[in-house]
Amino acid sequence: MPRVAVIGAGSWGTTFGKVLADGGAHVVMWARRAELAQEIQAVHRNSEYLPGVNLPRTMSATTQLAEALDGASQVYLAISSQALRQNLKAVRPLVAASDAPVVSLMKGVEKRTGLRMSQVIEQELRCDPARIAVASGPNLALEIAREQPTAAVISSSSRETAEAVALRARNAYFRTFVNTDVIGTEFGGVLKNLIAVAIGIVDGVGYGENTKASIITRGLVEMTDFAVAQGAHPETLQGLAGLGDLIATCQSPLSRNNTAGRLLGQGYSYQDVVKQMNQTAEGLASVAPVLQLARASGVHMPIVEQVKMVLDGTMNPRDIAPHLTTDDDKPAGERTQNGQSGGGGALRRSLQRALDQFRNGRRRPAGD
Ligand SMILES: NC(=O)C1=CN([C@@H]2O[C@H](COP(=O)(O)OP(=O)(O)OC[C@H]3O[C@@H](n4cnc5c(N)ncnc54)[C@H](O)[C@@H]3O)[C@@H](O)[C@H]2O)C=CC1
Ligand SMILES: O=C(CO)COP(=O)(O)O
Repeated sequence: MPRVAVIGAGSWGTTFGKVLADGGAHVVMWARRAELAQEIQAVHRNSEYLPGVNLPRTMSATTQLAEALDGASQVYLAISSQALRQNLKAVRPLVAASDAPVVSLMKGVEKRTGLRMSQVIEQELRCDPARIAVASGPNLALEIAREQPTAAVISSSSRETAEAVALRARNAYFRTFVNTDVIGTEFGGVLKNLIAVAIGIVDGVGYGENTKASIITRGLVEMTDFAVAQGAHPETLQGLAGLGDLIATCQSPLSRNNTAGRLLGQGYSYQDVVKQMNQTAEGLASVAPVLQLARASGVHMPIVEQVKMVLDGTMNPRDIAPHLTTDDDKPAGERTQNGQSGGGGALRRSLQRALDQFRNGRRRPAGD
């Protein structure tokens, strides 16, 4: 049975461990806290993060990094983005002699540097980028832990690596597609968190579906413009890692970003929200570095700008929606993708991709 390591036993790490184990791997989880490792090891539960979920017997857990990584044919990383770099320093000597793919399951950017998680991995492990992959998509942990059918995308600059990871990370309820657009796939996951915070804010204020649909639609334009300016393919933002995840995160009360936004909309301060959240809401830390990158590349992100103002306490949450749905000066054109209002080409490419997925679906991981 192939052995894989999952570093981080929070809600997503544990759920992904279950996905891998249910797909036929022996999974060794690394948990920071001894009581968590002990519970997974002894009774196959992680009741703090996944209440009511039984974990497979082929999942074990340890607090020793060396034990978790020993003999791992693939390594999955699922801790909060701001803690990744410091943890990789300890991981590096333990994986230096191996060529196992390293897979980021995270959806944040590093606050200090603005780097994506695959870039932090490349820097700290000093490894070939072809060895690094990222997983993303509409993947609310608790739903997947309950084995509800879900799709995800695995991306790597090496298609071979993406396919090897996708073949390992799939099972009867979890289907993985592949692509080679790492930038688009990672930024899709980062940016939808910011739009989900905005949706939470307007939910908390008490606005309804028109407001939310307006923000989701305009949010996707912001996401696409931003990601394309950083080097992503616009199609990726229409796929599972973009639109797919945006829908799931914006409409689910399970989303921590959405929940954090709702508390802000109800009038809690940023500090109160941080105190109340006992799980990672990546969007709160990603807002500032994303806006810095946006400004540096001349991308206009009015929704994300307003989320930042609410977080900073310089805008009343009640004022967020009117600014989004009206124009102060001259009415703007409705760009639907990367500065264009057409979309015939994009539609043709989407149909082609759907056809390809249908043709390849049963043989090997298909393109997203
Ligand atoms: N929960 C979900 O539905 C999904 C989460 N993600 C992403 O997965 C990543 C992890 O999120 P979750 O597991 O949900 O968060 P979580 O809050 O449930 O767990 C975070 C984990 O990171 C660990 N951690 C925090 N600081 C640490 C440090 N300094 N050193 C070592 N470990 C530390 C915690 O002990 C915990 O095990 C995030 O980037 C999130 O965006 C991605 C897809 C779905
Ligand atoms: O990424 C997620 C779903 O795909 C989880 O979203 P939250 O981090 O907001 O809970």
